[in-house]
Amino acid sequence: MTLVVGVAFLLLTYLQVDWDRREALRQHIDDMQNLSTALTRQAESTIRDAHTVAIGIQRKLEMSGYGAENLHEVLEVSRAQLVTLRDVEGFTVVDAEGRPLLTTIQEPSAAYNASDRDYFTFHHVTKNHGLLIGAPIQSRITGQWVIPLSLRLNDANGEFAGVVLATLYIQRFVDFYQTIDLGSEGVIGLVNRDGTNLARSRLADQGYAFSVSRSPLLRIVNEDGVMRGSIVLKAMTDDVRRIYGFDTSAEYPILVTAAVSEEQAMQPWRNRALQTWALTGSVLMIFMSMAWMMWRALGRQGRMEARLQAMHRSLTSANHALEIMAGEDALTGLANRRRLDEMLQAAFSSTAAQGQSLSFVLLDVDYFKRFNDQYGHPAGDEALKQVAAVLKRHAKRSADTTARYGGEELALILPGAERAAAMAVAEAIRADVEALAIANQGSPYGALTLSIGVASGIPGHDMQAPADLVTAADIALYAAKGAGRNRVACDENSD
Ligand SMILES: Nc1nc2c(ncn2[C@@H]2O[C@H](COP(=O)(O)OP(=O)(O)OP(=O)(O)O)[C@@H](O)[C@H]2O)c(=O)[nH]1
Repeated sequence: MTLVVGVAFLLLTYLQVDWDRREALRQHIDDMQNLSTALTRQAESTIRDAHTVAIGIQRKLEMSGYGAENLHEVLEVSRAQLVTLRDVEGFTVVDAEGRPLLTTIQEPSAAYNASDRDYFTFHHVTKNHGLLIGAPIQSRITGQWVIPLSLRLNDANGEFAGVVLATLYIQRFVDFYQTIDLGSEGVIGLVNRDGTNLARSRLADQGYAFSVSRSPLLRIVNEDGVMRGSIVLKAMTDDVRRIYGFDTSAEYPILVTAAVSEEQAMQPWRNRALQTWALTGSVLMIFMSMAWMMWRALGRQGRMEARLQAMHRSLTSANHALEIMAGEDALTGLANRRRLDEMLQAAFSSTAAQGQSLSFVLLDVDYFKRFNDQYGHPAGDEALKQVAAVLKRHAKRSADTTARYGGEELALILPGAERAAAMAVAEAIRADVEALAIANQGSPYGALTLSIGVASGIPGHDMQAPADLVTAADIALYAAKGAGRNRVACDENSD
């Protein structure tokens, strides 16, 4: 039982701790997903602002040509728009050879050439007119790390005429991401869907330019088409296991991931779990030690009871042995059955020798069971003692013996008494007991009464053994009972 309670308690604690862990994890997942959604919208908005201006430049140049006046006009308009675009480093236009046509940043050196840049090569070979978000580069004009956003420029024949380039400060993203507290191992990343890292709140060992294209996170985005979600995994960049939330842009091929270290995020839960287990452990220990103490106490009590019972048994048998040795019945003080048999044998022999009559009187309390049932056994004992006292009073001669024959049956040996005398004694005893008026509701007489059987005869003549006399008295007693109780019957008229 104790074990079952203990195991149930442990199981409940485990379920509670596990539920708490899942709740804590779910909360972190929700937080990371919401954060990544907000940051994706922010990145989208920054890119859109720069994209809008770059499209304006592209259209204007393609429509109005690459003349000096037009270039000047485009430069002025771009500069004016740049004032409100705080995250944009600037706008630059290069020709089909990669030489600068205009830039809002500052006058580039004469050697400036962008023809070796990836975005330049891309637009050169690809007719795609859309926006290209390139891998981070270090600006050749300012030395700043930037994200290049580029558009192809066509000439009037649709041939490659150069590139419009908008550059975004990576540091601005980094600064913004670092204002969000995700713990010392937390990380926010702006990533191109091809795996190119664009901006990260923590600088990875590989610097700015690295790819996470093999990340399981990108796999579920690009292969399974999950646009927003969460994942718990070990980062490829620093081997830290994190809870990631991510959201992709519907407008641009980018996504933002927000992540907290699982170890740090789950620390409060771990502390709670530790406390819960400690509490459970203490309660269990108290419970177990109480159960053990109770078990010991019960064992002690059980052993004590067994010892008492054994003592009681040996005392009872010792008393019984003493009683037999004393030849006296402990309750009534009359001779016991053993002594009765001896005395009867002795009386039988002596009266036989003298040719005298021997009478045996057997007395039985009427409805004694009902008496016990109604008044209780101790009252029954008391009543038996009173009946025995009456019996003793009527054993007037020294040879007369009074005895307890067994249970509620008493006996009287009257050596030398003939039937009539014995009957008279028996009747006197019956009358005296009735006169005691010991109430017995269970009897039709309303009082405790006796039925008495008397047997008489000359031993060796009328009977051969004491047992014959006892049997005759018993039969007479049976007749008295049958005749209605509270009466005396003798062996002569009993059959
Ligand atoms: N209190 C007490 N009762 C005893 C003692 N010895 C025997 N008895 C009870 O005496 C009753 C005898 O019941 P029965 O043999 O049915 O006889 P009865 O109820 O007297 O009915 P009849 O003899 O037919 O009138 C039993 O309930 C015994 O328990 C004793 O020493 N003390």
